[in-house]
Amino acid sequence: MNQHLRTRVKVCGLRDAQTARAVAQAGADAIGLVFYPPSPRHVSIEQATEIVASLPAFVMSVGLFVNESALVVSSVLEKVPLDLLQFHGDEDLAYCSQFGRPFIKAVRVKPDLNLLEYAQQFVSPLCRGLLLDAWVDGVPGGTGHSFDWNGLPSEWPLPLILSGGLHAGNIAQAIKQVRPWAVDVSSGVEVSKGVKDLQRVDAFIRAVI
Ligand SMILES: O=C(O)c1ccccc1N[C@@H]1O[C@H](COP(=O)(O)O)[C@@H](O)[C@H]1O
Repeated sequence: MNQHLRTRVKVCGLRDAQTARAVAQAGADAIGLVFYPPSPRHVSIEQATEIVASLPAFVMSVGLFVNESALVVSSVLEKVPLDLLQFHGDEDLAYCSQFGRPFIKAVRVKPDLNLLEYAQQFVSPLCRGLLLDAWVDGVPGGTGHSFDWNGLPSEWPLPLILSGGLHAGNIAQAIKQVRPWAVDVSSGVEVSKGVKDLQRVDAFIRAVI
């Protein structure tokens, strides 16, 4: 059960400092930087460094990786002062923990997957949350697709982060139903893939309860 006053919000897929700052000013608790080259939201180390440097205090920067080589993750970490890592592929606990940094683990929801068993294997000092996203064949995330929120467990062994096809029109219902610790949005606050719309960001954050 979600007992805090307000659900935390992460807005993912920021690509420039000005938009990132505006998203922070709109009330986001965290912004996501996509280090997954096939994504239209992918950022270079230079872009990421500039974005992170533009953030006000108490707004977290989250670096998103998908089945990336440890060497690449380490080289990003050497240059970009990220607060949290988000592993959005098939990474296991040993892989995620090797960087010695706090992380969240994403899992794409499928009917045959036991989500509680999946969550349990990540319970460890560095894992700070489990993120649920929609399963879409061949695409690891950022699809704008949601999944069926019915029948999800009401108690989780890790702080729960809900994502997948969220937008201003469905976020209040999603929070009522799932009671997550935080929500994560990308497509639902964009005009086109990788281009954020500040009015949609504002509407989304205002709709979060
Ligand atoms: O944003 C991306 O391009 C992306 C690429 C690969 C893996 C994850 C990605 N984003 C994450 O996907 C979910 C859902 O996003 P959406 O709101 O449905 O577009 C979210 O956690 C993003 O952080």
